[in-house]
Amino acid sequence: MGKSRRGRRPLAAVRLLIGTAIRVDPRRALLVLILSPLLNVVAALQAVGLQWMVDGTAGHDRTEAVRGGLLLLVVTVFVHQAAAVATDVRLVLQHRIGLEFDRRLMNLCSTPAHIGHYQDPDFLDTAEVVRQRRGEFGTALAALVENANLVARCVGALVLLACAHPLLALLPLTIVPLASANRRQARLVAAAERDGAGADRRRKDLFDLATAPAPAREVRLYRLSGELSSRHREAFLAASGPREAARAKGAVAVAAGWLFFSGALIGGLYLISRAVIDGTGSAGQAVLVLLLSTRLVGATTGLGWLIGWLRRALDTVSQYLRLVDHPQGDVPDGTGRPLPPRGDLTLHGVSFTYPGRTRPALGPVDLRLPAGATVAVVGDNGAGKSTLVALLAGLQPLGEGRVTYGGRDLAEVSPEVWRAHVTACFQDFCRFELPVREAVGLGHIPALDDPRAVRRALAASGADDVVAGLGSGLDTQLGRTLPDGTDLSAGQWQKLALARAKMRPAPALVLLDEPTASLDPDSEAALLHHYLRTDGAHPGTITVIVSHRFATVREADLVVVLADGGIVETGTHTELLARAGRYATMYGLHAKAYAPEPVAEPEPAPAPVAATTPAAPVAATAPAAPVRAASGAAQNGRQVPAGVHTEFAVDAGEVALDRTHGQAETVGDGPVGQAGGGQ
Ligand SMILES: Nc1ncnc2c1ncn2[C@@H]1O[C@H](COP(=O)(O)OP(=O)(O)OP(=O)(O)O)[C@@H](O)[C@H]1O
Repeated sequence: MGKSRRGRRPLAAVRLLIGTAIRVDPRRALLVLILSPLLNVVAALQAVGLQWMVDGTAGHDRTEAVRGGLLLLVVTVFVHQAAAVATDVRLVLQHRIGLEFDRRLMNLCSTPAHIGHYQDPDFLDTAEVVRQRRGEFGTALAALVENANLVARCVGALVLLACAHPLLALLPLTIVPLASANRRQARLVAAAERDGAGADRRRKDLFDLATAPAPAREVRLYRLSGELSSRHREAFLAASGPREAARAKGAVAVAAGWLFFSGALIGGLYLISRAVIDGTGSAGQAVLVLLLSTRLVGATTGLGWLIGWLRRALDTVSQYLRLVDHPQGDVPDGTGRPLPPRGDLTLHGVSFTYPGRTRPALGPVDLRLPAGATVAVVGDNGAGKSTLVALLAGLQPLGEGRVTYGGRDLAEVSPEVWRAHVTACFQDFCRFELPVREAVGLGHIPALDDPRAVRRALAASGADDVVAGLGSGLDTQLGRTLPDGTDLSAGQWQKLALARAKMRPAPALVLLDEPTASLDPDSEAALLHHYLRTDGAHPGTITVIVSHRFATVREADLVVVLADGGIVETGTHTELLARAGRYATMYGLHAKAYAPEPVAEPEPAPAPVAATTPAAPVAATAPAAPVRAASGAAQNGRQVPAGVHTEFAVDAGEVALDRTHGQAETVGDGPVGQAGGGQ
């Protein structure tokens, strides 16, 4: 990811940082970038003022002494005041830069046409580093300025020391080995941090698991607290061990750098002392050298930290540039002919392989979803259903093949343009912690503030009962983490997600991935009624439902059966049952699970002691009938006990018929179990 940038990355980071500062606040940026280093050059004049004062005093030259005193005073006051202003200005600028990078990061993650980058571990690791360090973008400018100040201080000292003694001009240069040792150490640490990003991500996930409300129940139930703690510690050590080792590895060179600089400093002081003793130098010069040397030592003491800070800041910006460089693939620009108002959606030899995988998760598949059809997609876990949904939504780039809508190749249409015609309720839908109206209205931003549109969507998805139970109706704030927030049940959240998917008017494609997973049977039935059957307003809309619940599936116009990423069967529910293939097997197993328990024949009622009319023969010859008549529902002439999902109680019988090729003439209570048993 972005390896070509590696060589010029620090420079690119500096350019980006300065460019961003100038873009967000040009006046402040120029003030900070120019004023601060300038002040550090000017500050060196304090030493000159002191030199004049000392020489004036020693030589009984009042004018020189006063001149020196005035210079010292003016420079000191100016430098202090201007430095305070520069710091205030810089703080404001830092905030603005931080905000700007936040905005760019949000865009970078949320605006790419596809979501493939979230499956790339390299992207995820880099994004994690950037997320963790995102507060450093603003202070990166401060790091840059402080390092520039250091250079300015050294340049000022170099000029003045050269005036005192030519050889002393070399003194500031003796910092160079120390600076480069510090730089190397910071580079080693940054590399170790990058290598440990995966472990850091794991540590953060484990921390979230132990502290977030959602996993709290399982954490307690399975007594995971200790396990999570020890894994958290392991992840910490895995990340911090190499970091510490890198720091230690760089420390030897840093110590050698210090030794060299200290030796040079002592040599410099010896030179000027000898000049004073020889009478070739003045006492004022000795004071000047002493003062500048002290400053250099002060600057050098913070050198490691300053360079480390700059290095890290630039590395953070470079990581951001790696994210920017992450390949997005070729995406059409969205210009060209508009999409037809309705049409078939057709997959031609489409396949998709996740990054790092060798086998395609889907395909190659050929499939035609007719305009206006309701299509159910079924298959075992991992069969490729959600992958198909993501491809249909244009969220993943196709590996191979093409998808056409109304004959138009979607490769010529930007994913954003296509997605404007798509609406969806995903398996892992969002729980937007917002007022209900917005949590639903987000499904179609132009209607966000239109309560009528929101109410229509709620009614159309059978979710109006959720709002009816909330104190402030549409204005109810959702979210358990907010002080005035109301939490919902999983099913209620799902209903709102379904309502959100109803906001967009006249979509070309509706994608529902496990839309009823959290719903009770009544709500599921209502959803089907509202969502599928009353969709007449948009006759061209294709609705794709991924579901493991066959009561949902059987309603579809077309059923697509996926297995191991391939389509193994397509047809209507009835056709597929008749084919007695994979679908019929799955359906039969499902029906068996929902089948009513065989009803035990009741014991003949003991004859009442006082009875004069014998009732026993009726009970003995037809024991079950009265029980079912009282508690069950009649369907197709068959009796189903109350509380049993009638669809499956009946259809298990259908399967029994299909699988035995009509041999079973009657499908009463017994064959339901037999149908499953025959699979
Ligand atoms: N982000 C990913 N990276 C790598 N492989 C993935 C990723 N997501 C899914 N897969 C793999 O792709 C295959 C299809 O997954 P998919 O989620 O489409 O299945 P599914 O039919 O929707 O399953 P389920 O019924 O469990 O939701 C699986 O083998 C899965 O392991």
